[in-house]
Amino acid sequence: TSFTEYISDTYDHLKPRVAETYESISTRAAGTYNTINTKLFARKDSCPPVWTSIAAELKTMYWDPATKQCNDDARAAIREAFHDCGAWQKSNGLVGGCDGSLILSVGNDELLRGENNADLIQFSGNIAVVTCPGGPQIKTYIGRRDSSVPAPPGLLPDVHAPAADLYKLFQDKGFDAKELAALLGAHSTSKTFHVPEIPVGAQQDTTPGLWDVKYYQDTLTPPQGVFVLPSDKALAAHPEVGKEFKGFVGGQGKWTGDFAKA
Ligand code: HEM
Repeated sequence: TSFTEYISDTYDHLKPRVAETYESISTRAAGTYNTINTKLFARKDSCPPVWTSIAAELKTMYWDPATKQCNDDARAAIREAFHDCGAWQKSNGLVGGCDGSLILSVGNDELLRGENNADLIQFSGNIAVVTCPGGPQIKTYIGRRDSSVPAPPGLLPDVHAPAADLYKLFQDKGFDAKELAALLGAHSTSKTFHVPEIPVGAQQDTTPGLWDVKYYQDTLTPPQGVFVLPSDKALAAHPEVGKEFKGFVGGQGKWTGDFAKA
């Protein structure tokens, strides 16, 4: 993955308000460092730690104290973060991506669920992941500019598409087979409400409130009460993606690391 792809969602409009962004970019972006550096400035000490308070509030929202697991709002936030970014492909260049356009896309194939800021959508997804027991910490880059137009349709994955088409769709977004297999593991926390052949509210692994690798084994051999998405079934059997998919069975540490990287 090139540097441009790596931060494709922020590159065009780096308005970093957070010193962390500066540090990460300066260490990772050897080639492009000089050009970008001129646009950056460190966060002032006088800035209030807004993201820390937002994180605390979100963690409360995503946590179910009764079960000590993450809840439906957490699942929704994880999916939203994917959908806001997911309507992007390499050929779109430095336009679109994680730009908050999710909230503009009524009637489009992104979802409308109520948040209102590109950074907040990504931050919420990452907080939801770490709130689910077992979930890794994922660094959130800050400084996206909200889009004023919806993302183009047709760039999010169709649950009934053949595996080869889904793999191509993700390759066009810059992901390889291992990264796609790692990302699919988010279905460890998922429930299904809108897939006609699956009962409403059905789960995709035995532990939808935990961020664990049960999903991989449960997709390959579904136990009673687990309903596999047709796309997951197809990708698990795809020669390249399936090989990586099987590689995550029983590998909690490997998966969480690879998910966070992807
Ligand atoms: C081939 C790619 C993918 C397809 C076809 C797909 C499809 C779906 C479908 C059909 C649902 C159920 C929605 C419903 O009926 O309400 C779902 C749920 C979900 N997906 Fe995916 N997905 C894909 C990749 C991803 C990725 C990459 C992520 C995140 C990194 C993700 C996160 C989630 C989450 C968290 C849910 C649960 C949402 C909830 O319970 O409210 N999915 N996905």
